[in-house]
Amino acid sequence: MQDAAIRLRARGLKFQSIGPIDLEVAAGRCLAVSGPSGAGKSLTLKMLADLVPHEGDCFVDGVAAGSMSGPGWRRLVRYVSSEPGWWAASVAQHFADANGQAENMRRLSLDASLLEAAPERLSTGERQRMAFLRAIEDRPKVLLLDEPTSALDPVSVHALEEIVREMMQAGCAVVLTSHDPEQVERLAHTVMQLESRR
Ligand SMILES: Nc1ncnc2c1ncn2[C@@H]1O[C@H](COP(=O)(O)OP(=O)(O)OP(=O)(O)O)[C@@H](O)[C@H]1O
Repeated sequence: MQDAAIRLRARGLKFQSIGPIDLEVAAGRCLAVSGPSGAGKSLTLKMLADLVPHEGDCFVDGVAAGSMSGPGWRRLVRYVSSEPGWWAASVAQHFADANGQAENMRRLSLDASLLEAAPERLSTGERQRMAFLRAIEDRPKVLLLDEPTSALDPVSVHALEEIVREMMQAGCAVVLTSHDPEQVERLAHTVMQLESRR
């Protein structure tokens, strides 16, 4: 692999007893982080997004996380939690362009009326899909997907995976955690195995 194709690079990531972790993900590729419950999969993604204090360095297209603000980094490297947080009164207020979500909402079987609803009124699966759309709205260079379909039915799982594939075709690098080995098989080009910490 040519160095130039590497979109995300991490060196020596370490949080308490997790790590050190080195990884590289090329543009358009997906790395799955696998391992038993508690092995540190979510924490690995949170280190990459600079959401927890950690040792080590991360780079996007060769530019270090340390050279920009945390929010600036997270605009490029977007963490999508399986339990997303919401802060505004309506779902629509979490988007820069709520009307622009119509097509993807249709693809994910989401009724347009959900935009005007309060986030807490949505089902768990509706919130998960809306949080995914929120994360991809401004086209991050790296998507960190933490159990992205844990609350979804098979039709929505496949629709969301299709959008992830399109993001990759457009050059996005993806890091995925999933307890579904078939999803890892479908989406990931490489797998990094974390060992049990017990
Ligand atoms: N902010 C934190 N500070 C200290 N320890 C933490 C923190 N977040 C998680 N942990 C601990 O680190 C370990 C790994 O947590 P993590 O959420 O990364 O696991 P995981 O591999 O994603 O597990 P699961 O598959 O159950 O989601 C767990 O033992 C957890 O309790």
